[in-house]
Amino acid sequence: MATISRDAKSKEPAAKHVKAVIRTRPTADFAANYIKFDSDLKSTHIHIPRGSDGGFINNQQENWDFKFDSILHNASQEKVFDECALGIVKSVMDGYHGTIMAYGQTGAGKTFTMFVEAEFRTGATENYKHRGLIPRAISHIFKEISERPQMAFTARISYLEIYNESIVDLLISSPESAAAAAAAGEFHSDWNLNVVDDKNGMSYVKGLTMQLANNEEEALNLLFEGETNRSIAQHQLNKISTRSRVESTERVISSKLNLVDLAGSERISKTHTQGLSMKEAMYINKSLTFLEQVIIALSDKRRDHIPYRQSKLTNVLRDSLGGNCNTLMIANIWGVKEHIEETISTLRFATRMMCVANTPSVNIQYDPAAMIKKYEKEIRELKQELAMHDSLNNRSHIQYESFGETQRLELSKIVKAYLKDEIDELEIVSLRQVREYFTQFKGLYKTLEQERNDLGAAVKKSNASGIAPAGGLAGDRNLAIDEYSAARMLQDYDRDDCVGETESSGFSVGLAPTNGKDFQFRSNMKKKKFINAGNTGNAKTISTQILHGEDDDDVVYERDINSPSHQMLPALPKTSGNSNTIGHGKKAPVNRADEFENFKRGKGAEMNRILIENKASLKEKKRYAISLSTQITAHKSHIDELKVQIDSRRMTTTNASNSETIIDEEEYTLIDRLKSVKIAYREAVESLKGARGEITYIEKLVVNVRQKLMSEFEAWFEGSFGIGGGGDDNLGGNNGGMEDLMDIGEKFDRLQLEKMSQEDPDSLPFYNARKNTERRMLRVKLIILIKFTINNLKNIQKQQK
Ligand SMILES: Nc1ncnc2c1ncn2[C@@H]1O[C@H](COP(=O)(O)OP(=O)(O)OP(=O)(O)O)[C@@H](O)[C@H]1O
Repeated sequence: MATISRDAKSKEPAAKHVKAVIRTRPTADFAANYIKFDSDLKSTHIHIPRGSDGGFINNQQENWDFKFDSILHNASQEKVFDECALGIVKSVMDGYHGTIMAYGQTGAGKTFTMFVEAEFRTGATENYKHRGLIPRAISHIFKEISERPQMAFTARISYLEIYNESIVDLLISSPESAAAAAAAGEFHSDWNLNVVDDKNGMSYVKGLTMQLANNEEEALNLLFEGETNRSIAQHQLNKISTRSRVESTERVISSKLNLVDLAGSERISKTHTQGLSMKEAMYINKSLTFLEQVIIALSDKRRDHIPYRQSKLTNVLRDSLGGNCNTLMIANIWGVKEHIEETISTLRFATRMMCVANTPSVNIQYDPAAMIKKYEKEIRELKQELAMHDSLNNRSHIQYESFGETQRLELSKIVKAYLKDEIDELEIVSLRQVREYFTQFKGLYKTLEQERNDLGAAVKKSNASGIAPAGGLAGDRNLAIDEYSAARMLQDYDRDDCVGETESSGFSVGLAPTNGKDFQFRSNMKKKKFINAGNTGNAKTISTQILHGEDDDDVVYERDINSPSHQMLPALPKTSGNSNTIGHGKKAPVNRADEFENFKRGKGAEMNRILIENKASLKEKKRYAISLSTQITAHKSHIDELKVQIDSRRMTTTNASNSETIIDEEEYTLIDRLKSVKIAYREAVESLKGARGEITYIEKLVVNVRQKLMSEFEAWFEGSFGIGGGGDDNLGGNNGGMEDLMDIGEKFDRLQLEKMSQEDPDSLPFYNARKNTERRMLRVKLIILIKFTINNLKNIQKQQK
């Protein structure tokens, strides 16, 4: 990962090539005879003997060799994230833009890699541990934020899809209208957004919603909300999502992370198998062709025009391709024999991608208002530190603020008393006070000088006239002494060594030497003191939000598992009995609950297993959260107790006359203990936050899997027994199974929707989403965009040193 100092400061940003990583979809039919990976896990060799029954390939060529940054063969989601995304996500936190895009043919695993299979397809990927790069990146980002307390972060999320060359904002309230309009090719400024340039020449989508995400949970909510909106919209669109922005003081580092799930890359001839309309297929095909054209243009050094503006997709991705960005392409391949042609084509495209050079650099902006805020905060913190430092060094009474009139008068009295020898020493406590002394001496000196001049003039005059001056020259001996002392004092102060040595701790105000001639530091305070300026040690407010009573949910989930008929099934009327025979010789079930149990043991077994697994991990997480919550409560009451003890100790040791707090050993021990309990408290709160994020995530998965299980059951049930399970042959005798039913098309959809709206109107969106997925439109899919503005002045300064 490049460092800030190197790229931001010392020289021009270094050019980097787009990285390409190959990921294979695990399959039992892997064409190992044709596809070989070298042991370096970077090179692949494809050999298709001419004349083999795989004559589907250009029969002039038998061998293909490719080299990539890495090949992830049958790799886990965790490994893919660690090897591909982690570096880029971290560099985003340091101010670099990052893009990760998944490319490959339909079914090769792009969505699996990027997302979490939120489209309710196969249950297996809905498991938490199978979550893809996007939720992992979000999680990592917020973890990094929590580990960088010296920086201020603002994370904003946006989520969009590109469909038929329309950009649809998935975080607006009515994405379905947007998608409908997009599908109809209509233009509407609210949802057909445009890509424009900002003042730095960077592209952005004008009008795109940027929602604030304060934590992982909120970011995931937006992600799921966008996914849900997309499902409701019933269209497979290009998506751009999550954008987080982090802002703070004098330097604002702004970076974004694009996570892109591209369309299936197969050629248009294949699209008919996907149930895709020709218009959609053409748009998608065009979109990817333009992407390819851009990549070709970028890899050709002689080309000076890059056709980014030909399509929304390339325009949105402009910065990521040949711009200021760390870009990685994950080329997903499905290494079975029948897809070898698509595999070669994907590998070719990924190789071309690697020829694209980018110039990533830290994105720094300056914000004067934020700078002032930062300085104010720093000053506040330094003052607190100083106060603490003073109190630990028996240096109370120190004032760092400007002196007011009353204080100046006081000081002037002290100076006069000193000059008149009424006091022997001046107590020096701060630089500001020393300056004030100087001002006083200077003032007195000037007054005396003026008086002396006046007197001299008067004496001269009186000598000339023989009249004594009013008051007489010798009449005010004190003033004369004052004048002398002041002059001597000023001389002494002009000497370098008079102010005092620097303290060993590095505190720069300095103490007067105890053997100083005129100024002696009076160390008459033996006890440790705190300035009464609030809690200088632990100034930060600690959040006390605690998770309680989460166990209730567990009870519900338990019931779900044990009694699905109560929790998971809509309250349909039961059918009349075992012996009812319907149109095609199928038996009506006794009731849906029994059939549901059968379904869970048979066709829905895998889904049910995942549901149970997810619930178990949800339960475990909740238990963990509750134990954290208990710890937090215990820490909190411990903190309160210690505070009470400290307060009462303080009451007994406070000197009422000067309102200083004197700390004795016992109070010190209490404060020390308080500090460690607060640390433990904060740690528990942080862990709880993390656990809550995971809980939310898993809860969503549980809901999704549960809905999926139920819907599959419904479909199976209707396919097997007819609507309502009572042999109602509404489908004209063609209700022979789920696959067949799907082919009936609109008639079936209409009947099913009617039925669902009667039984459970809330489930309509889910059914719509499911239908949408089952039709398997070819997609130009997901782009996730995470944008950061990071306040890390301290870091930058450190690194630049
Ligand atoms: N690495 C993997 N491990 C386990 N299952 C996988 C993996 N990759 C893909 N799959 C499974 O293969 C199927 C197709 O994957 P996926 O939907 O992600 O493909 P895709 O490339 O996004 O296709 P499309 O372009 O249609 O969206 C899914 O059922 C998915 O769960």
